Amino acid sequence: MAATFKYQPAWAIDVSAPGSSRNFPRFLSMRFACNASISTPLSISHHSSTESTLILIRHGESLWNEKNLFTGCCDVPLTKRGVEEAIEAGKRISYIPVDVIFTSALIRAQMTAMLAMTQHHHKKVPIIIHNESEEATTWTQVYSAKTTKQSIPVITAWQLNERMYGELQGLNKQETAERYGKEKVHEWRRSYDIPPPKGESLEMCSQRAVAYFKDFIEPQLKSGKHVMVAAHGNSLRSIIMYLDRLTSQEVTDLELSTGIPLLYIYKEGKFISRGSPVGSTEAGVYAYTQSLAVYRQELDEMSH
Ligand SMILES: O=C(O)[C@H](O)COP(=O)(O)O
Repeated sequence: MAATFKYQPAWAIDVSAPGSSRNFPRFLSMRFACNASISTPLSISHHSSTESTLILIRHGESLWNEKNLFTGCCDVPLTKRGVEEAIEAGKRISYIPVDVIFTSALIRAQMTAMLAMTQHHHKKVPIIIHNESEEATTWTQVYSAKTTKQSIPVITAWQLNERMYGELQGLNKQETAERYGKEKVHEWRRSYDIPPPKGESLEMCSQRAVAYFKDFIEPQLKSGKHVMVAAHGNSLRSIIMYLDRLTSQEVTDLELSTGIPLLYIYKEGKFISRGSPVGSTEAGVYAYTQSLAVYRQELDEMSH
């Protein structure tokens, strides 16, 4: 049997990243039974770019969104409409580079990430990374450098889960507003520091979601990797509050629709919001930066 060796693929996180000593599962030490040197097929990816792209997507409509129930950390799947939203989101980002995907531990976000990537023009295969144990890491080995080059690692992290809605989980939002009053329920849903009964406030949610973003996602962007984050209404609101430097007052007005991708350009340590990509047919996305235009051109050339 060919000797196997531990190989840190090009997308491996920088273990010296701050916070990486946290209790975080070992990251992406994929092993190959071959002598592999991985180079990226497109010149723009990784270290050659002076900027990175960050795509944020709230999951498509879930079965409890459809029933207007508080969901929080309950793990429910997408509706048919949510599946269509995820596919539509994929069309809108199909020419924007993605080197690594972060999502939550909940199926509605993971489904959204995987469905969106079915539309991407580079046709790479997103692979959920399992390194929750030594055995999980061993049993999920990839034994082909070529296959690895055609893959995108998908990292699932509970820190990106939706805010935990406590005793509201499973309750109907309309009935809850009738019972406790519209103002009180709006306060629980949109304020920064007022938690629902036995649940997380947005502030508490951001203490895990933004910490994770800073410790594990931002270093990827810093190293020139292009990142997609598929998560939830409130875990993303807390991250956008950080990216856009919103005040606790401003964030109460921030609403995210299901399945609508948001694009940021990360450059010289700063995040520049570029709104929602309107789709590959719109030249506008590529006017955002010269790198995106080059990437689009290279993808088109590769497909001919
Ligand atoms: O958890 C939920 O119920 C939804 O995903 C988000 O709910 P919210 O819009 O009430 O915060």
